[in-house]
Amino acid sequence: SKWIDVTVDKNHYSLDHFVIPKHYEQDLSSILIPHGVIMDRVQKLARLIVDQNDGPLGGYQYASDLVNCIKKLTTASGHTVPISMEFIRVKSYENDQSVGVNISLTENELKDFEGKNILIVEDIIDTGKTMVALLERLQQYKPKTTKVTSLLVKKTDRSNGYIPHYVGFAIPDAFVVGYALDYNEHFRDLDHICVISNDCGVRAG
Ligand SMILES: Oc1ncnc2c1N=NC2
Ligand SMILES: [Mg+2]
Repeated sequence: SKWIDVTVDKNHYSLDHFVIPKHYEQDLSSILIPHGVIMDRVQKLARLIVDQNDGPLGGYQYASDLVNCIKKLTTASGHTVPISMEFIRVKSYENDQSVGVNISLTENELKDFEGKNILIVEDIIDTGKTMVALLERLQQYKPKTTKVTSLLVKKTDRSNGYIPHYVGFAIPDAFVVGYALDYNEHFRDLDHICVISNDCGVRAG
């Protein structure tokens, strides 16, 4: 299938089997996806993206690892893929009429998307609400193509059903941290994607 399906019972590794920063040991219950597996999957996603896009191509850990892989690859016709990156912050807001997004780009930067091939790189898709609102907003600027890749997609009934073009792993509806996924800015320096332990006071999902 198009992504690696991860379930807690099938895919969790004991914390004893990998290196975990000491200061996080009490906060984690298991490792869901070890860093090495993430990196190998990112390499495959880069290969798929390069094979399926001929033009130039934007979560910072996944984004930077993905771009580093893409830079090493050439297309079937032997060309490298020129890439310019914009790190954007997107906040979705909801009022009674619609869901909108605030994008941390100026109008001029957005106008620059016209005629371009856009690749949106996300670390995790949860409800899909923000991504759908962002895609609608970006259409106003007439990009040539808009594709989305997300390292993780959560299997949750809160989802609006949105599925990106390139997905790394489909994960259970649990709160995960690591590989730049944070909980209140913690865990950004954790390489593996882990399930947070219950006594860490996080509501699941
Ligand atoms: O599991 C998660 N972990 C970190 N950040 C987010 C998550 N789901 N939506 C945002
Ligand atoms: Mg994100």
